[in-house]
Amino acid sequence: MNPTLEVQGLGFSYGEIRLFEEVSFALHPGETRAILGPSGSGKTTLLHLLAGLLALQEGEVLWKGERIRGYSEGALARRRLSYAGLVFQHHYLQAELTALENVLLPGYLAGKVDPAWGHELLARVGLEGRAHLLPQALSGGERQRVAVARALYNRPQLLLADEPTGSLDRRNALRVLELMLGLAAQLDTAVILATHDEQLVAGMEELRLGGP
Ligand SMILES: Nc1ncnc2c1ncn2[C@@H]1O[C@H](COP(=O)(O)OP(=O)(O)OP(=O)(O)O)[C@@H](O)[C@H]1O
Repeated sequence: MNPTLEVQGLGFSYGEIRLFEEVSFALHPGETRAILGPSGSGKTTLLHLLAGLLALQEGEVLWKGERIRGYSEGALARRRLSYAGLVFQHHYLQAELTALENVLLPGYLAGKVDPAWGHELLARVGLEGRAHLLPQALSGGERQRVAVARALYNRPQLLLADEPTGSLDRRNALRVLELMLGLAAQLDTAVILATHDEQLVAGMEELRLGGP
């Protein structure tokens, strides 16, 4: 069976600045990988390449065995809806929508709106009583948990998380991480987590950018 994600000899530069080269790895369903490196080492850039949000320079990215190079932007965006979920340092919830409506948004885009599944996801991240609240009424950790539920709504094969706990205190960071990894494991979703926080991801298989 094809891996969920395969990365072959990826290299990237901004002008004269060489960020990384020869990055290769494969990820199978349910596997996790931490991308570690100091600020500016290219973690966000790598995640954007893997998500098809940035044009490839050197190397190839394969989603379930298919090269994404050559896909039109529109075709890639449609495939991304069911292939990848994204979580960022900032939650990017829609301020005028409730927690539940935010979770259902990817369903509207994919034509699969299922409020029962939205409620179920919110319950699994410990927010069953908060579905009707607007983001402004939620704590930072709760907002991030809604963002995790939203990212997993379409049962993506891959979850890409860029410093998802970067704006949370330690206790909340650990809680969000634990819920995110637990939920992804239940759905057999592979996870890539970019962070500069080595302690947070201790024990996870890792890929290092930017030096030793
Ligand atoms: N559009 C761009 N044009 C030119 N340089 C860029 C662009 N985007 C990012 N860079 C530079 O590329 C380098 C890597 O950026 P990137 O955001 O990928 O790193 P990072 O490891 O995610 O950093 P951080 O942990 O601070 O978010 C940085 O030096 C950044 O200034």
